[in-house]
Amino acid sequence: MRNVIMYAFRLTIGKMIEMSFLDNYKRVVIKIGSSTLTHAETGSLNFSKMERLVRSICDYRNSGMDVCLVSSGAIAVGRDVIGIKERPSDISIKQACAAVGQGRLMMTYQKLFSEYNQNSGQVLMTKNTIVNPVSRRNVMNTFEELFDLNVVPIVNENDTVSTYEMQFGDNDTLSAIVTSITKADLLILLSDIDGLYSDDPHDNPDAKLIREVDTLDRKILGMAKSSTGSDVGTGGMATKLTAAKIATYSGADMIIANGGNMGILYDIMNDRYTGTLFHRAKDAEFVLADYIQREMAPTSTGGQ
Ligand SMILES: Nc1ncnc2c1ncn2[C@@H]1O[C@H](COP(=O)(O)OP(=O)(O)O)[C@@H](O)[C@H]1O
Ligand SMILES: N[C@@H](CCC(=O)OP(=O)(O)O)C(=O)O
Repeated sequence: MRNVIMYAFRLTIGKMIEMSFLDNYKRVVIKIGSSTLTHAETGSLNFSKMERLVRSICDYRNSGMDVCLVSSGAIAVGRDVIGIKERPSDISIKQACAAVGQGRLMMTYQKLFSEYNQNSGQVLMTKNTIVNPVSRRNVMNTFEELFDLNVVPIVNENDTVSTYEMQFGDNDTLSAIVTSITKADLLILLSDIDGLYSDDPHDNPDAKLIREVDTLDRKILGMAKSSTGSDVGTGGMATKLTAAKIATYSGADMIIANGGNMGILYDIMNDRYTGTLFHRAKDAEFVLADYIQREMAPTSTGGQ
């Protein structure tokens, strides 16, 4: 009898743990950075990490959530394929690398997703896609349709056509905008670091991990530096806090966690992760269109 009670207890607790994440979140955007997707020594794709990322996403899907992946890596992968050792500063070289790398990335993702019978589709965006209300509406419809059709959208900036004036430049901001327009309730940024520290831990060994952020006040914003931890990362922690503003004001929670170990997505699912949780803003009156008007100078030319 005791065993039966223990079993029922464990089952209930197990279900509660399993359910806690599902109860809170129905649609999640996961962003993975170039440094997490590639081997630091060579810049080549890290297939085993990609495999575990894809498997976790399929598990999230199987547990009833809509999932959207925002994947960086086009430039880093293109660089590796073409054989460019130094980080390029010339925009046309970056664009050429992205043209090669984006195809390689999608080929790999689609192969991996197909192993789990999961369809995936590519959505490439520029700042103009968001600034222009017509193309913004179009991309919103596309996302909704993809979710309805049980497809995992894989998003990146359309680096091959975005010129300096019309680029997001970093996928942290892009992923937060995707969170806002898809009305997702959680954004997970997988980085090369455990979360937001009181200072860049690569420069300051005394920096402490901040576990939870309720309000994005000056003190918090002042902690983030734009220094990056790798040869392929863009934006550092500064762009992640910009993302936190957009996501939390849009009504989503946001987590920064270390993608070094892909098991982190299961830990997040079970509420047992190490990282920084930014709580959604209460009573925020955030209108994405207003934010775009204010923060993103409209441009008249360019691809959508
Ligand atoms: N306050 C901070 N807390 C944590 N990391 C910080 C902070 N300020 C700057 N950083 C840097 O941000 C890096 C992560 O951003 P980035 O290199 O762009 O990686 P990703 O590819 O994950 O986007 C860290 O490795 C770290 O060097
Ligand atoms: N769109 C670019 C990535 C830009 C970016 O934000 O990179 P990262 O800091 O690695 O997330 C690419 O695919 O190479």
